[in-house]
Amino acid sequence: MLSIHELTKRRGSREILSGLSFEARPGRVTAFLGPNGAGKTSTLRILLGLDSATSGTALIDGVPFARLKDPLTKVGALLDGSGAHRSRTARAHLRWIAAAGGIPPARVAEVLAVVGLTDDARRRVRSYSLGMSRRLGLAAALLGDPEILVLDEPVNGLDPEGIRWIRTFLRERAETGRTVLLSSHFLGEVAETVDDAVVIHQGQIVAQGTLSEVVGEHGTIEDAYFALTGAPRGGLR
Ligand SMILES: Nc1ncnc2c1ncn2[C@@H]1O[C@H](COP(=O)(O)OP(=O)(O)OP(=O)(O)O)[C@@H](O)[C@H]1O
Repeated sequence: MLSIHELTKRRGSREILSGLSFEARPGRVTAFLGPNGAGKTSTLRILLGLDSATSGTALIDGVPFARLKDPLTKVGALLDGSGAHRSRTARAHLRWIAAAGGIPPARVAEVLAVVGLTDDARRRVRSYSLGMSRRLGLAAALLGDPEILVLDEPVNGLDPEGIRWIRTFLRERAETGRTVLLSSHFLGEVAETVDDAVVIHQGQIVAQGTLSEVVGEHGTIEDAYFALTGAPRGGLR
């Protein structure tokens, strides 16, 4: 369970997150939706212990990320890119993370297979496409077979086959009782994948609930999103 409570973040004189509260629950895919600059990445970075809150809390099963006893098996995260050094191979990158996290090296081949990178595992990351880098980042997030996945824009850079694959994959994770929180501004993908939605605009939550509660009388998640955020339609697909 992910629990964000009254989370506020100031940068200089600007408040970029203003009293956010929401949860992402086990067995469900929760979408964190909002236009560019709304505060999605900032929230996820605080949740993952990469930045501090000005006030409020962001907890993983009741504790901050830094206090997790076994972080790789509790939460897997994908932020921008793959996180790999460009001169390393995918396999070497994953082996290094596995070794650091006390995960058996055999798990590396398993996660490479899950994300469809087995045949490219010995290539250097510098030769990877954007979509392959995202798959590698996801492989790293899966190394500990975590209970919780936190993914920032996971469909970014994926081709249609990759998008379909991740959609199915995330549903399967949720159906086995795991928690999935993903940020997105690709609304078409969200509608078919998620159970719950949280919409953020200018650092404030403007709607949250089950997907059907958030869609409400708007008809579609896309109509709801534009009505709630006032985002220009040309800026999204
Ligand atoms: N390191 C930083 N220093 C100053 N301001 C920042 C920093 N990181 C983010 N911001 C600002 O905080 C606000 C929220 O940014 P954030 O990246 O969290 O948004 P986002 O919803 O993830 O957007 P995107 O979809 O573009 O990634 C923006 O106004 C951004 O300019």
